[in-house]
Amino acid sequence: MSIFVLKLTPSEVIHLLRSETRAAGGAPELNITIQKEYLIEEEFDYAAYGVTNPAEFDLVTSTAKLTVEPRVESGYWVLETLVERKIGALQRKDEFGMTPSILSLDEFEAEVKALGSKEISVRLITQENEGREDFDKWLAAVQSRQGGWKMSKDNDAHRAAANRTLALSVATIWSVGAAIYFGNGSLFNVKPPESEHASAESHAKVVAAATEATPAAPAAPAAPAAPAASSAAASSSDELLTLSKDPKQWVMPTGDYYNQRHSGLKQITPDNVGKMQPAWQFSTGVLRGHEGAPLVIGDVMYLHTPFPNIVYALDLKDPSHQILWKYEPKQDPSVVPVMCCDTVNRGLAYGDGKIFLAQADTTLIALDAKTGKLVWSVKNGDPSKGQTSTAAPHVFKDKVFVGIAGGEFGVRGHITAYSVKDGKQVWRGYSMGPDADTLIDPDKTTHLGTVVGKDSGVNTWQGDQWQTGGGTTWGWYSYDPELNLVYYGSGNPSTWNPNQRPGDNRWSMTIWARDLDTGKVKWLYQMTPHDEWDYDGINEMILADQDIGGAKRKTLVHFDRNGFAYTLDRTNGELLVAEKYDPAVNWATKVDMDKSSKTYGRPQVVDKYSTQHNGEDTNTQGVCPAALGSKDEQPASYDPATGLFMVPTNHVCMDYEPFRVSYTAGQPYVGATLEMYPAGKVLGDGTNHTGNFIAWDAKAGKIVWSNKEQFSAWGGATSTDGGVTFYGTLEGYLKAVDTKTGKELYKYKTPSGIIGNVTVYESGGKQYVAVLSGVGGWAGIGLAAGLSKSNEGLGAVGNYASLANYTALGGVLTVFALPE
Ligand SMILES: O=C(O)c1cc(C(=O)O)c2c(n1)C(=O)C(=O)c1cc(C(=O)O)[nH]c1-2
Ligand SMILES: [Ca+2]
Repeated sequence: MSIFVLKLTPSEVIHLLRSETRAAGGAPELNITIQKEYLIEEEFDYAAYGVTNPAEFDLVTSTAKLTVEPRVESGYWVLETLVERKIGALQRKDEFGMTPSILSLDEFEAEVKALGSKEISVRLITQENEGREDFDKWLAAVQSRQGGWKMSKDNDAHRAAANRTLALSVATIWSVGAAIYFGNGSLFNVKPPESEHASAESHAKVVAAATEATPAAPAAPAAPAAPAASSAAASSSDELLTLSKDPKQWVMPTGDYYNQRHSGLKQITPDNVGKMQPAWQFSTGVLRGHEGAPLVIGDVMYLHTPFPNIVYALDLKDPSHQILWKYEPKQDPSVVPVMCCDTVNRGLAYGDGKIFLAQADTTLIALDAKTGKLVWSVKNGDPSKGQTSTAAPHVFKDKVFVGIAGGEFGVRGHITAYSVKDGKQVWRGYSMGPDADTLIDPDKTTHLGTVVGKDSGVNTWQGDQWQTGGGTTWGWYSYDPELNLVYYGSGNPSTWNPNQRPGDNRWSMTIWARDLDTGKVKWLYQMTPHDEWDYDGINEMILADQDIGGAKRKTLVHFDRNGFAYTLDRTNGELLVAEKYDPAVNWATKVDMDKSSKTYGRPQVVDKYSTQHNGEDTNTQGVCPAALGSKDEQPASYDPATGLFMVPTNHVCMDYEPFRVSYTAGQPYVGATLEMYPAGKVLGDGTNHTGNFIAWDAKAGKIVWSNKEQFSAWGGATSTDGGVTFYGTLEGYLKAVDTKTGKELYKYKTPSGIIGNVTVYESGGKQYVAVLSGVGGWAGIGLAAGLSKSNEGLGAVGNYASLANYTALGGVLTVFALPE
C-alpha cells in the first residue's frame, strides 16, 4: 500500500480509470482512491456569501464539481477532483453531510476531458498495484516528470505538506481511512456515507421511507406493562436489580450488572434447538452496521439502529408486533465522517421508566418508555472535535453512565455519570490528566497493589500530550452493587505512532474500578503500557465469583484486544491469571506474573513485533493479533453452570507501519498504515479462517474447546440455562452450540451479516431468541470491501472467500422460537 501525491493530466486520470482500473469485465482491478487537493477553508470568506454556519456547505469551484463515484460492483473507489483553488460556488450539503453531485464514470470522464490540459492534484492510494509492471512503469514516468513522491517513504517536507492537507478538510478522513487496509479493502470507512448505497438520493429515500413508515395507528394501542417515567419512589437500583433477575426480560444491554449475558431460560435445549425457527422479523429501515441487541421490558421490545439512531418500541403481546412508538433524533450528519469504524450504536439502556440513548453526536437522551416522549437530554461531547458516541449507555442504580469515542482523533477519554432523574452531571472521570481530572487519589488508588502517586496521568506522557492522549471509553461497563464499583476499560493512546508519544501513556489501555457515587478510582491495571499496536482496552469486564486455588474469589474476567485473557480480583485489582486466548498471539511472550519482578504485570514485548523498537516508517510484519485484536467489542458471555466463558474471537494478524502526524482538533490522528490477513499466514498452518468461537476456563487460563469460524466472530454471545449458547456470524448465521462441548446444533442464515448480540426472553410462556442482522462495524466493512477481489497478501494463505459473496447491508431483527 502506498500513498502518492501527484499532478496528473486529464488524460492520465482517464488512463488510470479506464485501462488500469477496469482491465477485466468492468470491475476495478486496482484499488485506487483519487482525492481532491483540499481547499484551504480558512481562506474563504463565508461572511461575504452571507453564510453563518460554514459546516452546512461545501466549497465548489467554478470549473469542476466535487465528484464521487459510488462503489463499482464489489470493489469500490472514490473519485474526487477539484481543479482550481478559486471558489466559484457554494453548495448546500444534503442530510448526510455530502454534496449530492454524484457522477457516473462517463460523466466524470467528460468533466475531466473538459479540463483540457490543466493538471489535477490527486492523492493516489494504491494497494495491490505494486509489482504490476505496467502500473509501475506508468507511475515512474509520472513521478520523474514532476518529482512526485511517495508519502510513507519520502522526506519530511513532503510529509509536512501532506499533513497540512490532511488537516484541512473533514473529507480527509477518507484518505486517512484509506491508508488503513484490511486485505485489499478499506478498514476504516473511507467511503462517504452514501457510497454504500446506490446514491445519496437513494439513501435519503430509504431513510425517508423508514420515516414515513412511522406507524402509528391513529389510536395508538395502549402500551402494555412498560413502567411510566419517573413513576413511583421505587429507586431504579432496586427496580433494575429485580428486573434483571427475571429471566423473561432482558433489561440491560449487558444482560445484568455483571455483564454475564446469561439467560436463565431453559425451554430451548441441546435436544430441541435443532427445531428452532424464525418466528417473526422486523426491518429497521437502516442499512449500516447493527451492533448491540434489543431490550425487553415487560411486554415491550426496545430496538435501536445505527446512525440516525432510530428507537422503536414494539408490542410483544400483539401477534403483529405493532410499533407502539418510534423516536428519531435530529442529528447533524457531520458527525458521520468522524466516526472511526462505521456508524454503529451498541444499544439502549433502561431505568426509572426511561429509555436512554447515546446518540452518535454524543447527546444523551432519556425517553419516556411508555410514550417515547423526550424527558431530558444532555450534550456529552463535541463532534467537531472528533468526539462521538457508539457505546450503549449503562444504568447502574440511580445513574446513567456514558463514555466517549474518538481515540483515532486524539480525543481524551472520559466516563460521565448523569442522574437518571434529570440528566444532571454527577461526576466525570478522565482517562488521563491531573488527578483532579482522573479522580485518582495519589495516596489511595492502587496499580497492582501499589499506590500510584501524584498525577500519574500526566507524568507518564511527554509534555502536554496527555491532552490529546486518547484512552476513550466506548465499550461495555459493569457494576458490583456490593462493592459499589463500576468497571470498564480505556482505549488506545493517540496517535497510533508510538514513537511520537514516549512513556507508559497512563491510563490508556487500562481496567478501571471507580466508586459509583463519587467516581473516585479504587484500583487500576494497565494491560498494554505504551501501546504500539492499537490494542484498545475497552472490551467488557465480566464479573463472576469463581473458585481459584481453593478459595471463592470475586473475580473480573476480561478478554483484551491484545490477545491476553485476564482474571483479576475485582475487590482490589490483584492479577490472578493472564494467558493468551489465541495461540497465535506473538507480540508478547507472556505477562510477567512474578510479584517481586520490576516488570510485574507487564507484557514481555518481542522486539521483532515492536513497532516502537523497529521505528517510524518501518513496516513491522506478522504481528498477531492485528489491531482489531483477538477480540474487539463483540462481548463474551459467562455460563454459571459450566463455569465457562463463551468467547467470539478474531484470528487475524497484521503489518503495521507508524508515521508522524500532527494534531488538529476534529481531524484524524492515526499515524500508521496497516494491512491485515488471516493468522494462518503467520502461523504457516495452511488455514485461512479469521475467527474462532471458544470456551475459556478463566480459573486456569485455558481454552476448553474452540470452533473455527470462517470470518471473525463479530457478534456477541449469550449462554442460557438450557445449556445452549447463541451467537451470530459475519456472514449472517445465527448459531446455537452446546455450551459444554461446543457442538454446533443449529444455524440459520439471516438476511445480513451479524455483528449484534443475542437477546433471550420469554413472552406468552414461550422462549424467544432475538438478534439484529446488519453487517458493518470495523470488521464488517473491512471484510466486505477486502474480500471482494483477489489480494496478493491474502493469496499466500489460499483462497479467502469474500464476505461480499455471502451477505449485503441491511438492518433486520430476527426472532427465533421452537415450533408450536
Ligand atoms: O478509539 C476509539 O475511540 C475507538 C472507537 C470505536 C467506536 O467508537 O466504534 C472503535 C475503535 N476505537 C476501535 O479501535 C475499534 O477497533 C473499533 C471497532 C468498532 C466496531 O464497532 O466494529 N468500533 C471501534
Ligand atoms: Ca481505537
